[in-house]
Amino acid sequence: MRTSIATVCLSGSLTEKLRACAAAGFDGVEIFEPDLVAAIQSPEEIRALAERLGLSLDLYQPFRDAEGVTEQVMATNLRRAEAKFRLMNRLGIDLMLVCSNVATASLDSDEVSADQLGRLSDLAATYGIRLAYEALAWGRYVSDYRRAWHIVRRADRANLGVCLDSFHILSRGHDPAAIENIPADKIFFLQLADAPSLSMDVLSWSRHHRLFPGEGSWDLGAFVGHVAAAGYTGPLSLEVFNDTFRQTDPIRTAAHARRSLAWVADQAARWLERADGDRTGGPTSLPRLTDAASPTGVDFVEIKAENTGALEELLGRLDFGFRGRHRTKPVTLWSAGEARVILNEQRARDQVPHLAAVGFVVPEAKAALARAGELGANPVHRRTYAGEVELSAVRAPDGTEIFLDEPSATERGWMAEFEHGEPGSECLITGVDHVNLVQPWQDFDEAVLFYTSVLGLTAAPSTEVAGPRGLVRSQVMRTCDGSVRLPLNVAPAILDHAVLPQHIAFSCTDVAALAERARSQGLPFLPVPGNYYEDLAARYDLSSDSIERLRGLNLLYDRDGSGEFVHFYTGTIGEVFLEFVQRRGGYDGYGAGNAPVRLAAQGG
Ligand SMILES: O=C(O)c1ccc(O)c(O)c1
Ligand SMILES: [Mg+2]
Repeated sequence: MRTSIATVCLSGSLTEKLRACAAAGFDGVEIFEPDLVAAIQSPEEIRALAERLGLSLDLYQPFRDAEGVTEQVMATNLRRAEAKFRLMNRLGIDLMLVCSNVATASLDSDEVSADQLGRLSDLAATYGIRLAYEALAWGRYVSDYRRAWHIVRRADRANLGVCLDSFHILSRGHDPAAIENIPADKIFFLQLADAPSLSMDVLSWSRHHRLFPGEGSWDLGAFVGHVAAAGYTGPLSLEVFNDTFRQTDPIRTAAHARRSLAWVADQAARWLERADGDRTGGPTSLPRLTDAASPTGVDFVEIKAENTGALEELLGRLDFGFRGRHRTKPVTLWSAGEARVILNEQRARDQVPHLAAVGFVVPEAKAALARAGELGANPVHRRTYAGEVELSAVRAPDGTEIFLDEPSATERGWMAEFEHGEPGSECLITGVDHVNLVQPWQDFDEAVLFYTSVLGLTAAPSTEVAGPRGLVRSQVMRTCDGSVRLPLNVAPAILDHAVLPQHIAFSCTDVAALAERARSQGLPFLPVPGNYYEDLAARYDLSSDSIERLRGLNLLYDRDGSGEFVHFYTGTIGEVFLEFVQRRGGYDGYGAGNAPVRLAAQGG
């Protein structure tokens, strides 16, 4: 599989973009014309740089408003195109993308468009150039790839084919299955983009909100599967117009983009291997990733700080027991039920308490790590001493260390390294319900792809909750069975993300009893305003006794068609706080309706 990316996806100058693409391991690039026009290097210098970097220049784009025009406009179009063909010869690019006409089309006729594209192709042929005709979703007359193919077939030139772009096809809700009716040698290029489902005009959606495959709502695996089933073997290229990626480090964005192609190729291969309807299934030439089962639970969470004293006190008031101090490191282990919290003061000078790592239980750690490596995840190096269990981890986009541990059925190997702890006892806490990771705005999409591709988590529909300083976007990444739940929260761009603390939520069998016990121990709860309880009484048919009991213990309450949710929060220590939750019946949410109260109380 050849991989490619349009330079429009990245931030920086054209030479910075080319270097980033090469560093990320792309085979080639699409040159986006405005990037070339703004470059201070000559076309020959750009060509030479690409060659030195080992990048092929796969496509020059876009040529706009070519067809469906009057003869007068056509004459100027041919002249305009000829200048581009000469430029492309200097760049050494032999494929040009021709977009369906948006601005100057005045003739809604396949016959006219085919004739004009045919003449453009004949001129291109004299320069050794091929044309890939792409239906833009907002094309004046041609906005459907099936019509673009119809016109290409009618023009019947060897150097004229179609360019398929997943955005234009899926944004219009067009069925990609008909791609399989296009002969492979007529699919000249393939551009991939995912997108969130939004209701807005398609042009703005395309120009600002495209995402890399795996980050939006579309099934790009099936899309690529249809194209591969048609017999296409050309490059898989990314074309993602996105305001965030245009502003952030191109080296990092290119690496993240490359991960999305590794993931989507694997998804497409899986799709093709499954027999379905007329498709027989079977092996494909698309590269597969190592299969790795999703995590089955959270093994531990680790909080790092120069001084973990306040956290020890907090955990002690909340049913957690001290399970020992590490043999060789300034690290302690606390647990309650299946919830394990590691407090780490190692190399944490000047650091306030923050969530540093999450350990996941995976059925096969070796496979999970191999897969993470294939997806370009950065390994974490932690010093271990002789005789200690070596745990392996990769770094999530926001810097959180993700440990992948395969505990033996009886004892977690690493726990034996903690000494002089108290034995565990009966308690109200059962385990980790969810871990809420606050994302800097520029890391959010990359994080969705990371957890989707590396851990096999699924993105639930995203929601927005009102904070005192803007909307906070919340996207839960989870396993199907809910054994692992990671709500990702994105702070409004104006806030430093550190203003929004991270939190760990623990599940318990009786949250009211836990709160009562914690209160008698002097736990600092997050205060909940009286107005909240009045509103609760208005929203739900709860007895005044129930409301008073909730109020007395700073408990929050939510309910949906399938069950109830009762929870409370501790005050924040450094950049973390804790939540304790009780799910009743089939309640599967996170009390989103209560989040504004929580955010306001935290001031973030
Ligand atoms: O937004 C555009 O104009 C534009 C240009 C070229 C493309 O390939 C495309 O998909 C969109
Ligand atoms: Mg396109």
